[in-house]
Amino acid sequence: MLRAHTVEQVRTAEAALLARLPEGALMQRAAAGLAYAVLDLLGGGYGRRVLLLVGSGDNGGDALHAGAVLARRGVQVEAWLLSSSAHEGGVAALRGAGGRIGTPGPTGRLDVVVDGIVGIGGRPGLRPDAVAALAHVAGVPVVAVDTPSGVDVDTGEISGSHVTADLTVTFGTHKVCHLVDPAAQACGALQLVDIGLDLPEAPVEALQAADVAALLPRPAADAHKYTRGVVGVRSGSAAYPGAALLSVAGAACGLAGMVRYDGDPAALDLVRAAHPEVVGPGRVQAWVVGSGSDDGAEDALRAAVADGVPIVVDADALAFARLTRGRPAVLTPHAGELARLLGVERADVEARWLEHARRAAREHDAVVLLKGRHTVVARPDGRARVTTTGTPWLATAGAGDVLGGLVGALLATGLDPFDAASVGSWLHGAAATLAAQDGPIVASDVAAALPDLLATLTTR
Ligand SMILES: NC(=O)C1=CN([C@@H]2O[C@H](COP(=O)(O)OP(=O)(O)OC[C@H]3O[C@@H](n4cnc5c(N)ncnc54)[C@H](O)[C@@H]3O)[C@@H](O)[C@H]2O)[C@@H](O)CC1
Ligand SMILES: [K+]
Repeated sequence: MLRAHTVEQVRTAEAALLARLPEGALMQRAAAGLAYAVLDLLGGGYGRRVLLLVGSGDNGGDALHAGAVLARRGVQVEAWLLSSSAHEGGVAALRGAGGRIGTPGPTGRLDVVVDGIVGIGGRPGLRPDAVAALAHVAGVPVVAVDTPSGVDVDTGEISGSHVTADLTVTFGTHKVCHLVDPAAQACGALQLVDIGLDLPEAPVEALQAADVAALLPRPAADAHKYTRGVVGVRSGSAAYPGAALLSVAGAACGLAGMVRYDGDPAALDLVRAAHPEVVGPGRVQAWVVGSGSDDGAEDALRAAVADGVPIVVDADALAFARLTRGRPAVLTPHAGELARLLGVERADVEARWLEHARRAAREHDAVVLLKGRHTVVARPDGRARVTTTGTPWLATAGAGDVLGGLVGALLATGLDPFDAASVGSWLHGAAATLAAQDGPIVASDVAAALPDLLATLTTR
């Protein structure tokens, strides 16, 4: 599991560790990890040229101490001190190792810029001197120290100018901005350096393949189709039969023991032609409702609620999400649908994904899966998981229908709504990547890739 903690949690853990370690030891650990990450990126030390952008705090101190390590490996290191003060020990260490302090201006060839302007102590946005310095080094690969300077570390919001990194080397644990968009997009690749922090439960996590494999339901030796769980699909309509097909394609990924379709008769014929194993109405352990339901969404949701089983509330059914309040449910809006649900602008949701997903989960007393590049799954108590699998090719019509069906299948097998939503979202992104192989895909390709993906995970 990849875990992300708040600045306050990191500060508390850091204070406890600082009290036990000799002065400067923690920064030395961070700086050494940073320096080796930069050396890896450079592919060596001797003759390479690295520029450090240094702010007034310990983030700049990390950069300076790492610069000293690099200079001792033969790297030509220059530092631009962007504030009136800079970490004294770091400046002395860099000078002592043969690095130099320079003045912002045009540069010759540079291999890497190290962003040590601000880290977890920074306020969002960059000062004009930092913006001007960055303009001098445009196009050079950037390694951010702990966080790309300028982003809001605890929310992932971007409200002013900021650094866009190719690699972010962070310490002790991930921070929220590493996972949550739009800041996550400014981080580039992520590398975590263990500095020995002892941290509490993380408020934000990202499942990894091993976590998904551990959570995936597997049939018991004596399983039959009913014990494995039955998922029911109430989506599609005469006007939108394709939604029924795609929801069923997601639901029929093989995780649940059986899929029932209970919707428009015209759509049922199509569903049966494409999925002969799908059966008609009857008892289920979870419902998927709303995609392409047209004006039947409210009745379909009421009927599902009356069954008392967990429900995936998608698309047209989201307008009636109040009906599932306090029941086991996963709401699956995209940003526009979440904006309507909360009565805010879509741009507000896209500026602060985590805040809005959490608010919707709290207000609707349900798990909310907010679909985006980095999907956020939030529980009513605020705990959240971010999905980091996927490909831009997944932004295609009908992909959400497949996801709804898949999450429904996971609910039917008995996973709780938070696990079902986050595992389903992870699988959906990974299946898309598998199907796309860097080329275009359609939604049914994602569903078709699920069995192969599941096979690699269940045999781990
Ligand atoms: N907390 C930890 O566990 C550890 C922290 N370390 C480093 O220490 C950093 C935190 O250091 P600090 O608390 O000194 O804070 P920072 O270095 O992140 O920034 C605070 C300083 O920047 C100034 N500042 C704030 N916003 C600014 C802005 N937008 N533009 C320019 N200047 C701004 C403040 O006046 C303050 O002097 C971490 O990000 C990490 O790099 C590591 O050395 C090791 C361990
Ligand atoms: K930084």
